[in-house]
Amino acid sequence: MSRTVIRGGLVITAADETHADVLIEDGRVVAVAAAGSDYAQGWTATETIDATGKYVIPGGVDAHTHMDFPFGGTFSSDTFETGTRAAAWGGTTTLVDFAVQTRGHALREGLDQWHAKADAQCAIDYGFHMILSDVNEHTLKEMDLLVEEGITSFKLFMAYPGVMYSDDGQILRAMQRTADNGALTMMHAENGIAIDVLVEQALAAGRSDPRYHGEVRKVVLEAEATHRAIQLARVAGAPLYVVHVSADEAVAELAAARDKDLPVFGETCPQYLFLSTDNLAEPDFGGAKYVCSTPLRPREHQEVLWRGLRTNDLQVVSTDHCPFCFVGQKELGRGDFSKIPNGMPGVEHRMDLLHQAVLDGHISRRRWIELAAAAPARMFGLYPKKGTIAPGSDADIVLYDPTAEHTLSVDTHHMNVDYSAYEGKRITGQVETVLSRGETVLRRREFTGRAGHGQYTPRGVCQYL
Ligand SMILES: NC(=O)NCCC(=O)O
Ligand SMILES: [Zn+2]
Ligand SMILES: [Zn+2]
Repeated sequence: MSRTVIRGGLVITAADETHADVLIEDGRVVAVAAAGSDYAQGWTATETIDATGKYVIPGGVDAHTHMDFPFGGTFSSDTFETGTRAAAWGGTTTLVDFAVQTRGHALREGLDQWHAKADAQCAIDYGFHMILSDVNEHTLKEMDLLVEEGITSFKLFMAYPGVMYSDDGQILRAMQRTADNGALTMMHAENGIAIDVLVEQALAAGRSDPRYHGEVRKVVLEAEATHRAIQLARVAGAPLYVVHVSADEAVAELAAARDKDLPVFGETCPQYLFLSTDNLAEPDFGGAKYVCSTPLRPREHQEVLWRGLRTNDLQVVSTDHCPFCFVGQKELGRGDFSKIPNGMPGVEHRMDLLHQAVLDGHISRRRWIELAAAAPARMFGLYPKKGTIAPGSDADIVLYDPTAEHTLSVDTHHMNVDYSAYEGKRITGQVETVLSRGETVLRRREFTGRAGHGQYTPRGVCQYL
């Protein structure tokens, strides 16, 4: 039997902050007790980790990643091996990635492909959502089977006509199915039909630079789609989780729905909190690095997103990690912004950026842990196995140094992508040591993990319902 004790740190969960010692046996937390108490002093262990001066926090749960994801004729540049390793470096110990149904093919086929991509490759634990690209009678039946296998959330797209887009009828049918099988609908809420008209008009007028990606994907088209998704979910009697919320008016739609006690939830991502249309306007095609959908918005939206995170109108911060190298991938859209693969890297930086937000006064320390670990675990049926430090939980634990200073850069990150979206950003606070089910995968900033340690983790249903 392996026994590890973490002594002397400040244990922070979404509910509590206490100076406590943590006892781990065979990969699970078995006890948390006041630091230095007689009880904790009596613990014997094969390994003792000194956490004096450190935060002891649950490993992050990133509920929105795209490893090896097909988009615009290419694939996102992190594999499950490189992406989960980078996640571990950044203090994330669980991720939920999106398996993709290809049009004309079964969900099962897409899910099998994703298992094959991830199997024996991951440094940390992982689960899957399923992207529905083709809602039909067969797909709807398959959804029930997937729920039984722990795929309890399905993403639908109101954007990307002809690729992953679903029309309102398909969306309603899929939502009705989730009302019966207990799954959660995740929505990419943008009016893709209207956006495609604006794309065509922009290109015809010679507006081809990356910044036009942001201009055609208008705030009102995100807000309209968010509103429509909420109404369709009401008709279906189903819960709804809106992914990558970027716009103030979309937050207002979510807030209005929640004020009516509707089971509607929202996620935002660090790129919308820290970056803006200024980045999309960077010269020499540099804006392409920041092309993602929903798009980056003018700076004023950031304060509304932060407020939403404080008031719980937004519940989760995920990364939507979907990296494409600048050279050879983002460059596919030189001369036509609509051909720039959509997505940005970030899986490594979420915990740090949110800790910086604590220091900058946007959120509290406990809210940091809630947004990055506890809430995504609850939202996607993983709590309390993941997302907290409590007896019975997996020992997915991060020792975080709140005073270490560092600079985010392509030269030091571990993601497989040739630029950093946060190049030069100074951060106070850094992940020092990471345990995944009790195994040390990062020890004092040296990677000690291995591909294949991470296990597929079937999920239960949303725990907010
Ligand atoms: N977000 C993004 O631009 N790319 C990934 C696919 C998606 O989440 O819509
Ligand atoms: Zn999306
Ligand atoms: Zn995404």
